[in-house]
Amino acid sequence: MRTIDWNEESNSVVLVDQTLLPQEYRVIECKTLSSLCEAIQSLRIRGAPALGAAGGFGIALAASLSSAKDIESIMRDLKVAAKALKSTRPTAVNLSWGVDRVLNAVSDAFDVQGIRDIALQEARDIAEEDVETNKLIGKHGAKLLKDGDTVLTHCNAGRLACVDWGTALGVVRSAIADGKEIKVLACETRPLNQGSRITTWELMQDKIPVTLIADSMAGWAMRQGLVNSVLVGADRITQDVVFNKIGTYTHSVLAREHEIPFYVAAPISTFDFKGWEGSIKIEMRNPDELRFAGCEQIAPKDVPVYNPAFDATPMENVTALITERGVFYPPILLDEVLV
Ligand SMILES: CSC[C@H]1O[C@H](OP(=O)(O)O)[C@H](O)[C@@H]1O
Repeated sequence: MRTIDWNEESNSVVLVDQTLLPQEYRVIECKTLSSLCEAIQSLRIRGAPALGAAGGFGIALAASLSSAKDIESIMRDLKVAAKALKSTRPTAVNLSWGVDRVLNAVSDAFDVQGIRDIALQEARDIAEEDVETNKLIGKHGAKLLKDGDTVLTHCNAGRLACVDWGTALGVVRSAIADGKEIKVLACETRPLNQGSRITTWELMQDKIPVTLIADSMAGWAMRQGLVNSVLVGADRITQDVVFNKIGTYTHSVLAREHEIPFYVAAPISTFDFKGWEGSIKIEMRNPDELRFAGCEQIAPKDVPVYNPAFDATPMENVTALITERGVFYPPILLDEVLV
């Protein structure tokens, strides 16, 4: 089962509910746009490339559900759906990229059914391409890892952050497929613990050696010589910074201090050629994500909380950007990546 897909029988979006991992692996169906938007906002589906596919399938779902009888009416419905999908999570560029790619694809349709068919096909193409893209990212990135390396990861940039294979963990998978022994030091990634809940689960499923550490242990692990490189995903890459899960910037500063390579693995669809650090909204999430661990209260209910979901790592802290088009060494001109 891929992380997200289309169910032909029920004309719905099916996805792995990642909020239940590692205790339960459950596939849920989103038959309405509101249920898909809730799934995105609650991180049942999460990860930049997976959000790109969710954006595309969201437009296909809206087209399938629309009762419009003419092109003007269904396009109005799709624009409302696009706004709702984009408003769920602002930082990862892939979500709006997936929505806009399907909206653009349907603009040439001749009738309502044509719009429905093209929307679904384009959404499926996004999903298929993501898997191929990740395999290419893996192929290029694997060359940067040496046999016996230990890679420190943050959050989850594996197959559950994508349609399949993964970006950062895709590089690990590809290096292992090339015959290299690679170990992973997975940071738990407070407050939602994508690392301890999802990355460790995903790697243990594949029998890839993984050790869990608290985020605060990363620096000491580097100083102890336990880390050969840091390898993370990305939610948006601009000319000057890499937006990724909160805590990534800290790892980049520590890696620089310890002269450890800091690699970012991401598809070209994560590049934002118009943005820069100050122009992108950082998603601020519910303060209770820090006051509670699951149902257990771990802080005073009324303690003020600062809970940004992402940070921005300056390009000067990045050793290399690993994409499906090859490895790029900053400083780069973003249009180098496009050619
Ligand atoms: C392969 S990109 C994954 C990227 O997305 C994660 O954020 P979230 O779990 O909030 O969707 C995190 O930033 C990962 O690096």
